[in-house]
Amino acid sequence: MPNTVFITGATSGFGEACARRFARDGWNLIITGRRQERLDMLTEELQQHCKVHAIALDVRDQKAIQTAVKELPEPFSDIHTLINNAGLALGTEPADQCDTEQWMTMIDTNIKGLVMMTHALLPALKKNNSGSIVNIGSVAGTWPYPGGNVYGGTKAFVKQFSLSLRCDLLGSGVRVTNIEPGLAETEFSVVRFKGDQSKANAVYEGMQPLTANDIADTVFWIANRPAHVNINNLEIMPTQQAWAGFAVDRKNVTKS
Ligand SMILES: NC(=O)C1=CN([C@@H]2O[C@H](COP(=O)(O)OP(=O)(O)OC[C@H]3O[C@@H](n4cnc5c(N)ncnc54)[C@H](OP(=O)(O)O)[C@@H]3O)[C@@H](O)[C@H]2O)C=CC1
Ligand SMILES: O=CCS(=O)(=O)O
Repeated sequence: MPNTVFITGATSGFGEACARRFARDGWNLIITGRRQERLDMLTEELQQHCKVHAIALDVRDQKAIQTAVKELPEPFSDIHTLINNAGLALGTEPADQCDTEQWMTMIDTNIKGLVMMTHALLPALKKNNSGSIVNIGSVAGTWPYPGGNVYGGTKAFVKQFSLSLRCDLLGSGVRVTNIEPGLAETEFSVVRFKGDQSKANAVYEGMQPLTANDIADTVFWIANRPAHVNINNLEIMPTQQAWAGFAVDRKNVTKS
């Protein structure tokens, strides 16, 4: 009997690539996202390889999460792996110039959506004493940068939530991993810069970023570790990405 994976944000980028990767190995897929037409296309493509259950789902809608989980048809109710992938960054303005509505959207999606999805699926994941949860964090959750403010804060939450979740699930056989990708070329930057493709392209100019498949292969590897192995945290960056060192203000004399 094939395992079943529940993927949030499967209509683009990492989530879409994960759906393809797990389908290749014959897993049953539960694919979710807000864009029904994308779910339809992916279902059409992958149902030749595996069973696919697509749900148009906004992770900010807590009632929709409950309904989606409650109404999972057989064999999709027996879930082995949850990939909490749905998420976004909006803008890179300094905090005092940010649109707080965008802050709320990031918090509602990256934090509240992830925790409510996790809570809804924990009973299913615990049933087999061998489930696994892979949370998609970010290097932004560890390493600060100008304009990272709330986005980085949401991913720092994902990291700490993942670690404490491990403590809660000790003895249940359910494993938890937080992965922290660096620059990866998906729709992420187009979303961040509100459709400005040239600004998005500039993020990856002159370097080789990670691809969605790099992350999907990593997630697949994590989900297929033996039951006695837990990958707690995994940071993965392009070889051409590193840290810039400390910024120092040498213009303004601080009055002590
Ligand atoms: N690309 C990168 O450089 C990095 C990305 N990440 C993280 O990886 C994850 C995936 O991003 P990535 O694949 O790059 O970006 P994409 O923008 O390509 O994909 C984001 C996915 O999230 C879904 N999503 C967004 N908001 C919601 C919502 N409210 N409800 C349900 N689904 C939602 C989108 O689906 P839809 O719009 O159809 O709802 C889409 O499928 C995110 O959590 C992101 O923060 C982490 C580190 C680096
Ligand atoms: O999470 C995405 C990577 S970055 O834009 O924060 O560096």
